[in-house]
Amino acid sequence: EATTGARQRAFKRQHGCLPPKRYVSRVPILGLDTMVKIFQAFSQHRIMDFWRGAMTDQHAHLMGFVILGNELFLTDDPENVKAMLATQFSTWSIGKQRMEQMSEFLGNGVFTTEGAAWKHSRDLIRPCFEKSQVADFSILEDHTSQLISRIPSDGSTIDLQPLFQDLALDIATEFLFGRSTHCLRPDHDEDVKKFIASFEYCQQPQASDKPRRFKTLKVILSTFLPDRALKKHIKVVKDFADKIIDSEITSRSSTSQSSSPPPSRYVFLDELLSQTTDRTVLRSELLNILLAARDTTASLLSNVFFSLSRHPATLSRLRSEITSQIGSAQPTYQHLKDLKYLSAILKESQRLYPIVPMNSRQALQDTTLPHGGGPDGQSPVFVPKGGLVAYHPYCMHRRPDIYGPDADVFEPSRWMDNEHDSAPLRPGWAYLPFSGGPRVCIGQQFALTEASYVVVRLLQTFGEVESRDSEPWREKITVVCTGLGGCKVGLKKGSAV
Ligand code: HEM
Repeated sequence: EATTGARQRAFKRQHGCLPPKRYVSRVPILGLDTMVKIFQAFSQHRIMDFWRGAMTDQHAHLMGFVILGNELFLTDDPENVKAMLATQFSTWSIGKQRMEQMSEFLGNGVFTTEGAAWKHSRDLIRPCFEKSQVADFSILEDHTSQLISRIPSDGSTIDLQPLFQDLALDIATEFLFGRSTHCLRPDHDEDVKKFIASFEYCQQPQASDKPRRFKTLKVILSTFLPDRALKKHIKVVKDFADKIIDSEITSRSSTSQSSSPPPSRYVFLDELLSQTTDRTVLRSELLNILLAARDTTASLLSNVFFSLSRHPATLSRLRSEITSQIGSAQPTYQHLKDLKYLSAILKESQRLYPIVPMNSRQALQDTTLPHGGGPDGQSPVFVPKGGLVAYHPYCMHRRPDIYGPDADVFEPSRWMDNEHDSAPLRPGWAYLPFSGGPRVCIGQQFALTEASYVVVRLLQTFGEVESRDSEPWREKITVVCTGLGGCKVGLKKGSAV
């Protein structure tokens, strides 16, 4: 019988694979110096540019990194990403590490499973995202007006980022569970506060934006040492979700006894309850979606206002679009669809600041990626079973050969027909804010509708949006990526619209 090595050599020959370019470590095989550089870049909030620099330095769109004897791959080649996410979907796992780490606090749900279990979850939640549900604007209106009441209108400085997080949580919980956390209300529950703190902790225990001594060392240690506080926080998260579920089960049974008509609005939890009353299943699906829904949409809004406050011409063109198409009316679904420039702004924000800037997949069997092998990078590359491939929307979205020499510049008009020098942008797999293939973000429409609605309402209310922060945008990576400095602005009431 052939040895693993002989089998792999034959496989490589058969598929015409050539070796990829490799990151050069001063300590080959172990790659300890590379590890330190990675941890340093991470704790200094510049890991994205570290990866990007590593690839551009070698003119590579796929690279091998050898760390502790294992080879990891890094790619910003759209064809490779398409292979993993779509054309060879069943060959790639979301990775043992993600499933283990995330399911510890989220349980098994759509985000943390694969294969048949994932398909079951995905089928279960799909109806929730149908267009008719997304277009229920009363929820958006209620919570957005609550948000507006929390923003000072005299131009004093406010960081919108935490408010957007509260908003996204309030909207997501109402949409998914039929009741809101109402954390934008000044008198909201202590339980809600505790839940939020614990939910945040569980997502990335080592993340902190406070300057700390020995930060790199602490990040390294926290990767290897057990975290006792984590257990406590997981319990807070689970108890909070169970409480909502239990009270929904109780109110459901009392509703059916009193034979009142079922609520007309689709509530995710109600729908789930008609299929299972297993608390663990209910809680897991609930938390999986909550994780996917909250910080993502909040980061998008925060990044959009960050950019709008620094690009007065963009802001003013957006205001004109809103004035001419909606005026001061409450936006409808059709209105939002017609706001082409707003849509270009949301796209451009996600191009430069993708909320999931890097992700990874793990090979379930010996396989290949189409590009990255050989000196010109045009040959396939061999990836052994268990091989980990990180793919980087952040780097793809800033490739000058795809987006032009101004790839680093915020320029929404590049997404408008007939406005940019080159042909209209159709980047395909080179633009991936919501991922692609069977696991494409199921909440994409929901997120874009919510974000558009909030932008319009805020600009209809506030005539002035001024940046109060001169720092450049820097990454803060938890499960998602958001701006480290938040979104500090001064807003003034008045109809500039
Ligand atoms: C701007 C906002 C959002 C962005 C950028 C975003 C991005 C993404 C990305 C990149 C993935 C793929 C992750 C992977 O495969 O590893 C994903 C998956 C997912 N998203 Fe979103 N998302 C956003 C908002 C939402 C919202 C609002 C919801 C729900 C209300 C949602 C629900 C989900 C779910 C359930 C998955 C898992 C899908 C699956 O694995 O089958 N997302 N999202």
